[in-house]
Amino acid sequence: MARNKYDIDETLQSEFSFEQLKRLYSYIKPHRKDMIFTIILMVISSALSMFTPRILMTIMDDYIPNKNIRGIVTISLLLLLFNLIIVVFLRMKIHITTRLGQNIIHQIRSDIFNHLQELPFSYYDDRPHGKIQVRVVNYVNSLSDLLSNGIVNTITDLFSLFFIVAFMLSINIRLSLICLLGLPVLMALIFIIKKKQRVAWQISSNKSSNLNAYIAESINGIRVTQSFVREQENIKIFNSLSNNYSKAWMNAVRLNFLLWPAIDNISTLTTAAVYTLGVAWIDNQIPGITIGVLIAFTGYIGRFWAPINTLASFYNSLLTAISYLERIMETIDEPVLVKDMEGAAAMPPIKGTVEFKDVCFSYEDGIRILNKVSFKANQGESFAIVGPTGAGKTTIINLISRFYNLDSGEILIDGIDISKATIKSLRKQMGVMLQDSFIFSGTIMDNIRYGNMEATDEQVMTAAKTVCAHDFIMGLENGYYTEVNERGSRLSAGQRQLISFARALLADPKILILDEATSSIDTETEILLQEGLSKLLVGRTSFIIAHRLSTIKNSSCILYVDGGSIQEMGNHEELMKLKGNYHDLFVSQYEFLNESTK
Ligand SMILES: Nc1ncnc2c1ncn2[C@@H]1O[C@H](COP(=O)(O)OP(=O)(O)OP(=O)(O)O)[C@@H](O)[C@H]1O
Repeated sequence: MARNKYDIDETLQSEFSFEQLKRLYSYIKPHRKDMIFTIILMVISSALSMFTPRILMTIMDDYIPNKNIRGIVTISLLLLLFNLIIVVFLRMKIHITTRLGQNIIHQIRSDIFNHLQELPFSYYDDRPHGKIQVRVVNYVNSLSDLLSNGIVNTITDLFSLFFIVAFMLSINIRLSLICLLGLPVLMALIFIIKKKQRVAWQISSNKSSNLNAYIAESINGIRVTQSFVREQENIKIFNSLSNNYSKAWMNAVRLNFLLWPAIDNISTLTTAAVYTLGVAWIDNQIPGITIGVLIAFTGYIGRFWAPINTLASFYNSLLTAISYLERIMETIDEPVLVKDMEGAAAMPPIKGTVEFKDVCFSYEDGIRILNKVSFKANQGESFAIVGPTGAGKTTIINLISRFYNLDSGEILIDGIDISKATIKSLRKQMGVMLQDSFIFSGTIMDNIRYGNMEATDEQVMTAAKTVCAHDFIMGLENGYYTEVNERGSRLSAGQRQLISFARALLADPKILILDEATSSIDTETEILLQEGLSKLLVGRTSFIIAHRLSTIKNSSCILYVDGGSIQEMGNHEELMKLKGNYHDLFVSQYEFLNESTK
């Protein structure tokens, strides 16, 4: 998929098919007993309510002319009982369907979230995170009404319709046929607007997704926005996206509004026809048509169009829900491109030899980022990766953890091709510190323990001490139990780096990967940290990306990467002797430092 942005509508990977409704049914299936029970309650209620016009007919045509007071009282009590049962059943239905709808929603939401945990980096690279979020929260919520009330009401209404037609036919066939004449007209109308409506709801869901993506991006970038006084620009973009959404929504709803007046008009016309013809037939003394029949019949006509109205509105909400369901299912079906191959075995305990053999890689088709990268790091060696911005350094280390699939070539750890090992067993044995020192909301202790959930408090503290984070942590109001916000906004950039550094160490990994681990740390702390680290690195293979070359001078091997391939490889002395790019870079940094300290 091409990169998506807040102002680009997402195209659906696969169109809606009824298979997706079947999949929706698979979520409903575990609750079908509750659903059937509720439907039975509703069908009984609907059947009971159907007796009212019929009973009124008997009162009008029989009990009143015959002054049968006893009969009227008995029947009124019966009607009261029916109403009581209907109210109790309705309450039970509301209770069951609300619980049931929420259970199903929870299950769908968990499935998306669980799947998102598995999806590779490339999935997140390709789309704004706000668009992912809107699927998990808003779109799933939009299914709530359909799942809780929609299905039960629809089935109940279908039964009601069946009862009503049966009662109408039992009273008078001629009048029933007049009433049913309106149905084909309605069907034709639904058929005409169906397609337009579906497209309109798809467009509306796209626009809401764009708006969400922009809101999420603006909140994440609020500091930059305010620093560059871009608030007005942002408000303009927001207004335009919000207007687009409003328009799309109005368009979709406008189509919905076509249906209800149409139903109203058809029902009014058929009712008028029943009255006119009914009165004429009474006048003409057509057998079987009495005042009572006409009164009962008009009672049924009112009831006949009510379920049709709800069925039509269910149909509308189904079309809306389908446009959301498509997106939800698309996310659940998103292929996990980086996954265990068939028959993959767990990675045995890693010793630490890492070998790249002619590794080629691209993030996007046709744009090669790494070109035939080959090197071998032996157990316990520290490899530094240096080079200009955008050279491919981070990409190289991301591949060691198998965050992406290779285009070609192999990466071997202890001689085992990592694409043949299970991903979990591989990543569990690595300590990775990414460029983005992400801090989760929770305590400092929780954040470090993220690297190894089984670690004791003492182990967490030892890791923090090794990276010189202990002192600043103890200086916080609650030490290791100080609560930090998501992204660690109350910590300095250097402090965040130290915490994620400790997190990477905690797993006691045989392979340690550090991407710009110390770029925001002051020189004094860095020197201390280097000392701790050099002891810690003994026996571990490490890959360190650093722009400050002073920090990697002592590495066993330095890879100078540029343009996606290794240009120079050797230790500091060898590369200096070579007088190539590394030499020039080192000399320029050295001169720069000298200049700035003069
Ligand atoms: N997720 C991505 N999707 C597409 N292209 C990417 C992605 N990440 C990086 N790139 C591109 O790949 C190239 C190498 O990026 P990489 O992050 O590996 O560089 P780097 O050497 O680590 O740079 P820096 O020193 O700035 O961190 C760059 O041209 C970059 O634009």
